[in-house]
Amino acid sequence: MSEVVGGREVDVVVIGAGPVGENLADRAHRGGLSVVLVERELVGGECSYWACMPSKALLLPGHALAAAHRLPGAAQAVTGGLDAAAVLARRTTFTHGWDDSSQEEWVGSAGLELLRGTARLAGERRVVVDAPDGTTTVLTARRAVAVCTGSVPVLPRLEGLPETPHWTNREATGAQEVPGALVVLGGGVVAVEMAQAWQRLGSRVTLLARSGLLGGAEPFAGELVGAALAADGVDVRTGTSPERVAQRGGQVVVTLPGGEEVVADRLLVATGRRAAVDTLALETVGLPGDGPLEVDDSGRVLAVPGGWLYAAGDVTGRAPLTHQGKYAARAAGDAIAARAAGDLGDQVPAWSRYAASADAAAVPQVVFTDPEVASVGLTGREAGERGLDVRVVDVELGAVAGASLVADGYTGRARLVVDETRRVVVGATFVGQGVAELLHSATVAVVGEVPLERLWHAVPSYPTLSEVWLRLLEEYGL
Ligand SMILES: Cc1cc2nc3c(=O)[nH]c(=O)nc-3n(C[C@H](O)[C@H](O)[C@H](O)COP(=O)(O)OP(=O)(O)OC[C@H]3O[C@@H](n4cnc5c(N)ncnc54)[C@H](O)[C@@H]3O)c2cc1C
Ligand SMILES: NC(=O)c1ccc[n+]([C@@H]2O[C@H](COP(=O)([O-])OP(=O)(O)OC[C@H]3O[C@@H](n4cnc5c(N)ncnc54)[C@H](O)[C@@H]3O)[C@@H](O)[C@H]2O)c1
Repeated sequence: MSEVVGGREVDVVVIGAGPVGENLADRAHRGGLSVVLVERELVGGECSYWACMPSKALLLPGHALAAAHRLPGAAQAVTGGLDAAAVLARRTTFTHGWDDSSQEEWVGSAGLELLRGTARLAGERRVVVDAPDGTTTVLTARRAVAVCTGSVPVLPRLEGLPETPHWTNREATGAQEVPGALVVLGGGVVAVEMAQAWQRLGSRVTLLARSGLLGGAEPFAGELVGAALAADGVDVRTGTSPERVAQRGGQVVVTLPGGEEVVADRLLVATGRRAAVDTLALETVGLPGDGPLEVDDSGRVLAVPGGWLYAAGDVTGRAPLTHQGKYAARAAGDAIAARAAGDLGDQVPAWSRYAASADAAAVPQVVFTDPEVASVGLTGREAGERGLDVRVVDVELGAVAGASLVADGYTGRARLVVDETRRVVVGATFVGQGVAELLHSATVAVVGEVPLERLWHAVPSYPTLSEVWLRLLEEYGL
């Protein structure tokens, strides 16, 4: 590649206008810096158009219907099934019809300059942007370049897959009609959420997971979600890896070990994601081309000298969730501005506004299946692996008065992971209907390192689901 010289100067160049890039750019600008934000597709990123928002829009009507069926009195009033066309239409309103003009307006109103095109690095502080109209812009960043390019799906090595039409998260969240039959490959978050969404919308779904479901979570989470999927009618096959896939007469044929064939209209491949770095020309700044970009807690890319290259969000591989990426973006944007003003040195104090310290201790996540899985911090196994003196406390959620009011036959479980040496909560998992909104209480307890004896005085209201906190602390022995 020929050497790129010169270029228009700006304080900060942010590559990628997903939720993370937008937040980082905004914070740096609020700190007094001029910012150019570069985007090659839609401003708002994967989350707004093909991930968080449309997937939840597809799931929640089914959950509302199931919740009504669990509530005698309301159940009798519900006589029909989901209106799939209405669900898909509402999903499309959440993606603004895959039109980013409202987000573009926000970028302008926030005082940021938007440059449409594909950005690549061209040596220290230099970014080249190739626009769709064939023009090229060269930018030189006085203070920092921040890479916020997100992630792309990983496709497994599977015979026949490259030649067989398949969905990734984009088609799974953007489809305009309900497939008659759908095979989902994978057992992670995308797989379980999309399997349930499409089954409840009328598809016959088969889920093929090579091990269990939701591998990173407490084991009971995957077990309860698997049971719920099966109760919905999903054919859940764990411990199964297909031998090959093929297209036959407009359908997809998945061949399992032993020769059994699963035939479907669509195949969704949901086998994980990797850092989106392919077009970034990372080698021009001395980095390997395959990512992820490893950063310190202020977002500085560790392997690049001079401290000018930052990264945040999925591309760093730290905590691939919108809220956690935005948190890292706030820290990095503030750190860039503070360093430009001479107010911050190389080291960032842990738990200061310039450090994404929670990434290592308290990442909250909700899996929006029915039942929901809401977790934060360490699982029991992870706490043990870190050498903590662990005690795990479990409670059945159905025994909590608030839960029994929400649904007849409420099924769910809660777990606290306690560090016995410090007598603080280092992890929590709730599985059940409506537990997502419980999660922030646990996040506050973990981040605040609230001693159990003090947590005892946080009295949950009666009769709410939050009373599970009281049951957990009683079970612990308080
Ligand atoms: C199906 C699904 C559901 C999900 N649901 C949730 C959820 O409910 N909650 C949650 O917290 N997380 C969820 N996630 C994860 C979430 O979508 C990501 O963590 C989040 O989008 C990461 O934000 P980001 O800004 O880092 O990356 P992205 O959102 O991927 O944005 C990156 C942007 O960079 C642009 N870009 C890339 N390369 C270049 C380049 N060279 N030049 C210019 N622009 C470039 C891309 O076009 C994109 O717009 C979900 C993910 C999936 C797949
Ligand atoms: N509600 C949410 O917060 C939410 C929703 C969806 C996605 N996300 C995030 O998006 C990211 C991507 O999700 P995902 O579900 O694609 O990834 P994941 O890492 O959660 O799950 C990947 C799954 O694919 C399986 N797998 C991997 N390679 C395979 C192979 N070769 N053959 C068969 N199976 C294979 C794994 O065993 C695992 O079950 C995750 O980090 C997730 O946290 C979050």
